[in-house]
Parts: sequence; C-alpha cells; structure tokens
Amino acid sequence: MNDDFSHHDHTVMYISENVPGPSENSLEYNKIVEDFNSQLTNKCNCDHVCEPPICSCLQQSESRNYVVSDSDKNLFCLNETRMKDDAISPVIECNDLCSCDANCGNRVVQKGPLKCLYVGMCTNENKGLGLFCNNVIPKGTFVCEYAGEVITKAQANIRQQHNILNGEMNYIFCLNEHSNDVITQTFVDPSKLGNIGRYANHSCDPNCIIVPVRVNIPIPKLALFATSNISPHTEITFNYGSSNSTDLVPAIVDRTKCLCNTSKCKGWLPYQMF
Ligand SMILES: C[S@@+](CC[C@H](N)C(=O)[O-])C[C@H]1O[C@@H](n2cnc3c(N)ncnc32)[C@H](O)[C@@H]1O
Repeated sequence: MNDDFSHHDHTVMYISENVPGPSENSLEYNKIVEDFNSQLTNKCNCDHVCEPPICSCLQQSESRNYVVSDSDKNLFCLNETRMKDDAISPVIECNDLCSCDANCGNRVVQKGPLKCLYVGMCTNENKGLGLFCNNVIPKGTFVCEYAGEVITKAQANIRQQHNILNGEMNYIFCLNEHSNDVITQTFVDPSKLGNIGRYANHSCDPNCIIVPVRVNIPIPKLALFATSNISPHTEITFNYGSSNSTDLVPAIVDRTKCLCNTSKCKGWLPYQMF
C-alpha cells in the first residue's frame, strides 16, 4: 500500500493497515487472528479490467463498487448506491489472487490514502487535532482508511472505560454489519497504533462516511469516502454514530460535548454501547 504518512506524536506507532490487537486467551481473539491469516476466496480471471457481470469479485459485491468520475476519467469513485446507510451488500475488491491488472477499477482502497491529507489543530482547540486536505476532493473519492488495532469486544470495553475514567480521547470505532439478522461487530482502535485516519473528527453534518471494504482478508477495512465535494483546507469528518449508538443523557454517561459547530449538531458525540 502506498502510504507515506507518519505521526508527529512518537508515542503513536504508524501502521498503514489494521493489525490484530494484543494477545488474549479467548475464542473471539483466536477468530481475529485466524481471519488475519486467511485469504478471501474470491478470485477473478478477468484480463486487465473488471466489468460486471463477468468479474466474479463484482458478482460477490452484487453491483459495481466504483464508477469512473465524471470530472476525471482516472478517478474511481464510490458507486452512489453505496453512499446510503442501508447499503447492505459488501464491498469486495479484487485481490492478490485475481488476474486483473493494477489499474482495474475494483482496486481503490488497497491503493492507499489521498496524498493531499494533512493533520492540523482544529479552530476550536478543545476538539484537538483534525484531518484536513490541501486539494479539492470530489464526491465519492476514497480518502483514507480508519486503521488501527482490531480488538475484541472485551478489550474495547476495558479501553473505553479507561478512556472515560481518565478523560482521554476515545478512538475506538465499532462497526456493525447486519447480514441475515446476524450482527457482526468489528472494533478498531487506532489510539496507540493507527494511520492518518485516526485524526478524523466527528461531525453531525459530515462530509465523509465509513464503508466496510474487504481486500484479501475477511476483516473489513473502515474506508472513508467523501459524500460531497470537499474544498481545500476543509476538515474531513464522519459521523461516529452507528445503529447501536445511544442517546443517553449526559448525566448518566460522561459524554463528550460535540464541537462540530454545524446547524445539525446534536450537542454530544455519539456514545457507543459495546
Ligand atoms: C478519533 S479521535 C479524533 C482525533 C482527535 N481530535 C485528536 O486530537 O487526536 C476522537 C476524539 O476526538 C475528539 N472529537 C472528535 N470529534 C469531536 C467533536 N465533534 N467535538 C468534540 N470533540 C471531538 C473527542 O475527544 C474524541 O474522543
């Protein structure tokens, strides 16, 4: 993966892709390790570029994952149908086993983050650092992954409680994927090991969404895509909420006041009950 970013804070280790969290004696942890060591079975035999319905990877994704941008024929953007919260079919990219070439339009997230990203202090310093861009980012563009340690639910709970008790920032993102009435949860924590995506703040009116994208292994990458055209020096944000975020009153849970400063602000950061 092409990722030349690093962290100014040397207590944080830069990783460009998810890694398994600390060793644990549990079935859930064993499954995480097993998934990191396995290979997805999709393998297309396409020449050069992939097109539905011939490409078997696109067949598994049920539709085209990416489409050529109207403004730039070299840019593959997220298919509009996948920008909705209820887009249920998985995004599966072509992988190391496929015969298509590196320019196949079904290889986007695996190419790494946008080069125009930078980390800066937010206007409201209480929000801390934020992620910004130097150039225009067209709607649908892949921005970067939100990569970190993939941890178990038990570990996520321990870390979340620690963060609350110590008034520390929370970086844990819980992805809920619904399939046939089964909810699969993936916990990603970039607090100590993470990529450039760890600086993306929450907004109640965001300009990006998180889409689970799979490349090579069954563990989803949390991929940030622009949901609108983003102007230079605008903060890159997404909604931290998910279908299990709660709206508990601040007196019950020590929630963080939202500083997104948008007209849609709900007042508090979404609180995820793991
Ligand atoms: C994933 S980190 C984002 C990067 C972080 N701002 C930093 O300085 O490293 C999430 C934390 O940033 C802060 N944060 C993110 N969005 C915020 C918002 N809209 N309002 C207030 N704080 C926010 C909260 O402390 C949250 O726990």
